Amino acid sequence: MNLSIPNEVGRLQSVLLHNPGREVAAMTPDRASENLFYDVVPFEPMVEEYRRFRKVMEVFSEPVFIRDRLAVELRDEGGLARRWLVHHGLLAGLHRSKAARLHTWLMKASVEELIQGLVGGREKRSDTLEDYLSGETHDLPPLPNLFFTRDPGFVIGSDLFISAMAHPVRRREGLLTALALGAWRLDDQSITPDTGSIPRMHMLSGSIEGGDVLVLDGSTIVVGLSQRTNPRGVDSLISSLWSRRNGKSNPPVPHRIILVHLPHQRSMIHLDMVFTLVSSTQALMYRPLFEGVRGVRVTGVSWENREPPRFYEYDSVFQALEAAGHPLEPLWGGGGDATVQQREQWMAGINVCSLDEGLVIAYKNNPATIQTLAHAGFSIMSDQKVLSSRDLMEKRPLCITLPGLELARAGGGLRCMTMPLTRAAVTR
Ligand SMILES: NC(=[NH2+])NCCC[C@H](N)C(=O)O
Repeated sequence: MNLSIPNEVGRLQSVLLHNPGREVAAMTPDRASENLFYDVVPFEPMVEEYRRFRKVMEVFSEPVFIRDRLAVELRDEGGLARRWLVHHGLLAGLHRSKAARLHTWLMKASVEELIQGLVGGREKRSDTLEDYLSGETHDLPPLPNLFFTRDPGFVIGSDLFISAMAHPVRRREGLLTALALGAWRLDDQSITPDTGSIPRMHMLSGSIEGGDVLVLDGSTIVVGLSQRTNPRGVDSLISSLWSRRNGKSNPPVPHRIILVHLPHQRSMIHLDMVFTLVSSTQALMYRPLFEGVRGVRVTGVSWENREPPRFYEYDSVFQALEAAGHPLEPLWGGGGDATVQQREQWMAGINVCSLDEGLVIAYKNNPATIQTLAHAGFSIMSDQKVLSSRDLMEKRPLCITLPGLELARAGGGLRCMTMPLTRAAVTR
C-alpha cells in the first residue's frame, strides 16, 4: 500500500475509513462513558449522518474501508495474519482459559466471522463459574470508537505509525489498523519496506494517539501533549523519526516537533479538538488556549544530522510556527463570544477535515465557527448543494457543511473520522 503524507492540507487522495456498525449499536448507557462517548448515540440517525459524510469523501477522495482491507489480509493461506495478531498482543492480559478459547476461535473462524468478532465484539462463552459470574459480557468487547480512524494510526511522510492508545478500550484498534494496511507482511523476511509496497511501520509505546499529530510540512509536525499523548509516547515518536533522519525518503521525514501542552479536559482530548488547518496559511483555533501571553506552554524539539534531539521553549504557538517557516493566521472557532467558543469547541466545531488546499468539511451545527470561515472568505455550502454540481465542487476556498449532531456525541469530529493515507504536495 502506497503511503504519502507530506502535509495536512494537500489534496486528499486515499483515506482510511470505517462504517460504524453493530459495535456502536451494542452500547448500553452504563457503558457510554467507559467507552469514551459523551452519551449513548441513537444508531440510525448517526449512521445516516455518516452516510452523508461518506458520500462527500467518495466524491473528493478514494476511501479505503477497514473491513474490506481486513477481509483481504485475513484471507492469507498460512494464517500468518492471524498469528501476527496474537504475536502483537491481541490476547495479552486475558485470563488463560479465555485466551485459549479465543485462540482456537481465531485460528478456525471464517474471515467474515473473525471480522465480526474483532470489530463488533465476541460474546462471552464461559467455561468457569468465576468467568460466568463476572460482570463481563464479552470475551472480546466491541470497538465502538473504530470509526475514529484518525487515532489508532497515522502516516508521516511515507512511514506508518501505530499509536499506543491511552485507553484499553481502544487498544485493539491499533492492531487492526496495522493489519488493515498490510503491515503484518513485514514479518515475512523476504519482503522489505524498500522493495515492496509494504509500509515501513513503527509501533509506538508510552501513550500517543493520531488526533494529537499534525503534519505541518516536510520539516515540521505539531503534536499535542494531552490526556491521550504523554511525554513517553512523544519520545517513542521522536526516536522513530530520528532513526530515519538519514534515510532518503520522499516525502521527507520531519526533524522538528512543535509540542502544544493541552489542559487535561474531556473536550480537549486531542490537539485536533482545538487546532486544525483549513489552508496552508490559516488555522481554526480555540481562542482561550492560544491567544495572548498566557497561552498554553509550547515546547520545541529538533535535531540535525547526527546530533541528538534538543529541547527548548517558545513564547507561543505563533512564535513556534514562525520559527518553523510556516506562520499561520488564526481563525477563532466559535467566533468572538466566550460562551459560544466553549459550546462549539465541545461540539467538535474546530475539528474540521481538510480535503484540499482551502477545502474543508465541517459540522453545520456550529454556526459561529462556520461564520468565522465565511468571514475569512470561504463559501459555505451544504453537502447536498455541492454534490449537485461540478462547478460548486471546484469552488475554493469552500467549506462543505454536514449534519453531525449524533456523530459529535460519540466525542469527535470530521477530522477524527479520517486517517489520510496519501495527499498531494502543496506549493506555497
Ligand atoms: N481525533 C479525535 N479528536 N478523536 C476523537 C475520538 C473520540 C473517542 N470517543 C475517544 O474518546 O477516543
